[in-house]
Amino acid sequence: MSALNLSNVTLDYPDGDGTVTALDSVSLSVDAGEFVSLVGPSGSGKSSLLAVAATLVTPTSGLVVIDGTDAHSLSAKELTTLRRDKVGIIFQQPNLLASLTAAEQLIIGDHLRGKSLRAAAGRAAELLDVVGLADCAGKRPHQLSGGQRQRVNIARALMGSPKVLLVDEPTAALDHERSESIVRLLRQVTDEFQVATVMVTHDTEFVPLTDGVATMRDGVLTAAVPTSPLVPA
Ligand SMILES: Nc1ncnc2c1ncn2[C@@H]1O[C@H](COP(=O)(O)OP(=O)(O)OP(=O)(O)O)[C@@H](O)[C@H]1O
Repeated sequence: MSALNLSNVTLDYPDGDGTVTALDSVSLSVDAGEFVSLVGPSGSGKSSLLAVAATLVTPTSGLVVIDGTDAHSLSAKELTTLRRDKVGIIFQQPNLLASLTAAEQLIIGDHLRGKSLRAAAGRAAELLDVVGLADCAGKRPHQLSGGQRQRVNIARALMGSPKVLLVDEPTAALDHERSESIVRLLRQVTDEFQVATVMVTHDTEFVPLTDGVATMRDGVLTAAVPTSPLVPA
């Protein structure tokens, strides 16, 4: 069973008197531990696909199934719970809170989810270690580099142990070296935590670090084709 399954998803937005079709019968299936790149020109529908997969936007038609649950069958409250428990979202800009330390950025969400502070702090320490920031737990965003902030962002998205990780242009604000290390980190966490990861990217250079590349054009998705084998680190 795929962790993420989009089947014949169409998304129309109102546009003046008519509609614009952002997604046109899109089907995509991503397994646990699979890392798929999503490429395509500006305006082709990549962000729309992520928004639908994140259950933030309801498609006009088609099925969105996350870890075996059909999102359409759920009430708004159940959908919020599904999103919270199963989906991690990583945006281009980390959107960290200026006054909080790296550890606190992670802890606050889990604590709001009802976890004890102690359990959340333990998990945060574990994840900061995984992303290579064990020494930075007490630092605030302005004391971290752009790459380190993106690492905090990734660790934060993993706090709820999601099944699906949706990543929108994670390297857009980073130089080449940091970009590569971020994509390698996404590869590592995809393998280690067996999440199904979809990454929108303009950096086709790093696509070989992922398992497959799907291309979006005018709302139409071509099926993910396998990439060449991984380049060793
Ligand atoms: N909220 C909205 N209302 C109306 N039209 C929208 C909305 N969001 C996106 N669109 C339209 O849907 C189409 C797909 O947009 P989308 O943002 O998904 O593309 P994209 O590939 O992510 O682009 P980019 O790479 O520039 O972020 C475009 O024609 C866009 O103008």
